[in-house]
Amino acid sequence: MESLILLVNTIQRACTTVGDYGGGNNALSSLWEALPSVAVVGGQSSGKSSVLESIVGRDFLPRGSGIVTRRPLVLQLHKTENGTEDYAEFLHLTKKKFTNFSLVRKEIEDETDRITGKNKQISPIPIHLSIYSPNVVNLTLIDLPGLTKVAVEGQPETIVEDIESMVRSYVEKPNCLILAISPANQDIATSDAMKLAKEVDPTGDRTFGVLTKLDLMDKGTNALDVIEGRSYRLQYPWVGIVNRSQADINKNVDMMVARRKEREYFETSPDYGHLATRMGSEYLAKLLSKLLESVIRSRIPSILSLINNNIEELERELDQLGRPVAIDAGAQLYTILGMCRAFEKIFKEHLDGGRPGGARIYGIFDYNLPTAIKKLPFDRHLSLQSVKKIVSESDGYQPHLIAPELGYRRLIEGSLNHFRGPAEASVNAVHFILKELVRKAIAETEELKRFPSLQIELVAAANSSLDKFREESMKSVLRLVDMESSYLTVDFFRKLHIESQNVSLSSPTTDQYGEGQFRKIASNVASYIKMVAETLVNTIPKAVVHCQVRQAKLSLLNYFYAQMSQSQGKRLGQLLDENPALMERRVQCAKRLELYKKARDEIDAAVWVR
Ligand SMILES: Nc1nc2c(ncn2[C@@H]2O[C@H](COP(=O)(O)OP(=O)(O)OP(=O)(O)O)[C@@H](O)[C@H]2O)c(=O)[nH]1
Repeated sequence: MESLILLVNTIQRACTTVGDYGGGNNALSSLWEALPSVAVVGGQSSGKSSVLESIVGRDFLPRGSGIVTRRPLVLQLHKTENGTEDYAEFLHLTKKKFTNFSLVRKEIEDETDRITGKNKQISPIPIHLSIYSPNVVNLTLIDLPGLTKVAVEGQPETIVEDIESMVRSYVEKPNCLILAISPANQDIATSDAMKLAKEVDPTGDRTFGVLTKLDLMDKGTNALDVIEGRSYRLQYPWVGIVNRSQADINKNVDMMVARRKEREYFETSPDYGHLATRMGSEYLAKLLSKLLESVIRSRIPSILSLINNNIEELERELDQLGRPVAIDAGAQLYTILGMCRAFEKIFKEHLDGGRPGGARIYGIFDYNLPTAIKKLPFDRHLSLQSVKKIVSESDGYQPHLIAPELGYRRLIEGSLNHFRGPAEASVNAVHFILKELVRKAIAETEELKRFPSLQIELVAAANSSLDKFREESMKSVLRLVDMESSYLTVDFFRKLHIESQNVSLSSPTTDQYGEGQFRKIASNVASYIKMVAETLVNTIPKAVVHCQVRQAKLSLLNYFYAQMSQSQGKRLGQLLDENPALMERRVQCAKRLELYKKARDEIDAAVWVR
């Protein structure tokens, strides 16, 4: 019977330890919010602290003017064997047992200030206090700051609204039972606690109404209309309470005495005598304990499914976040090389067709190069006027006797120079595509996402290799063009010579130096250039692929690997410096995953035992 509340206590403490105290202030889902709890809500001087101390049977809460409770206090009560001594423990001081409860009060004040600072701010980070006593029941209550307080000197103006939103962040949760404390000597309609409860729990399914200060009601009046549910219907019965008056507190009336006085009050009351067995703080505690137990039991299945879903989610995220970076240089080098290989694999897939990219290089050879060559201004270079000019300049004072050999050479060489442009353009176009594929492959390498420095280094190393490959490729393609000038294809001219002889035999009147001859020369050179173009349009791609594409596939990172093998731990560590936010995220995920797994095991064990 008692294990489920203790179980939730354990999980709640674990949640706070990993920074999960609900409120959705964390990008990670909250287990805390799924755990049933009892939030104690009350307005100024409603008697909230007195109710809690009556339930515990100890004087332990800070008192004073203004807003005293500034952090949620998770009060976990553990019933111990009769005759055992009461003691208290704080989650933030696990090694320390408190038997002097005035020191408990002091520690609550000090721990409150430790987080909120002396400027009396509030904080959603709860204080966990466990009290072990034979005079309590197993029950967990969350004491929240009082509503509608007046800020005192030094407290920010917004503190009243801040408190309301903090309290609301607890009571609006469907798993939260609301212990609404209202003083009987005020009109229930003005109760801050009931106003808020009505807003977040309009049907009153999870609101537990408590009326304090019954003894302070005007003589001749009573609170039976409220307590018997006539003026404010709730699913659970109202409970009336008579706490210690301020005079009793000042006289340090013992809590056990106060409880006895409270019992006598109800037993002898003409108004409430018939309800005596269902009135008072002890009855309230037992009722809340049973209620909390049954709510927890009913929520176990949904809590377990939430935990299992979150475990799956967190394991998935941790997979993506990857393992923490190793410390030793060997493991770091291994990690770096693994990521480099992953990057190279993706880069090659872009080239070989697994991913888009290689087709664009083919497009340079199949379309851009031939088109650029076709657009070369050979017509202008081989115009009649240009041919005449070049041939006559080449002949000098002695006109050529048979064929203008020198003129031909100059016309051809002049034309061949035009091929340099498209050749260079092909090399640069492929270089641009390869650099783009490097960027794409880096971005697509999942493992690299964690390491911005390594990404930068890899891009720099790859681009520097591509620059070297481009230089080599540029030399090769320009050599191809220059080779065409260095040695003209003799067969072409032999064939031309034979053809021209046949023509002159058939038409002996051809004028050696007339326009017709120059046109013929222009056409011969154009045919030769066409032949060279057909050669280059095939050989340039071969040189470009050999020097740039193939090298990129085979040795893009060779220089980087050589550098890495010489690097020391410090350098390797720098490359693996993860994005700090991402490292923190991994730590948070790992802590949260451990919490959920522990919680799952605890719940399984508790449910199994039952
Ligand atoms: N006579 C009598 N006095 C009570 C009762 N409950 C609380 N008081 C007194 O009312 C005053 C406020 O009680 P607290 O328990 O401090 O109420 P609180 O809501 O915690 O008030 P804050 O200090 O504003 O948080 C104290 O002087 C108590 O002694 C009660 O049932 N009967």
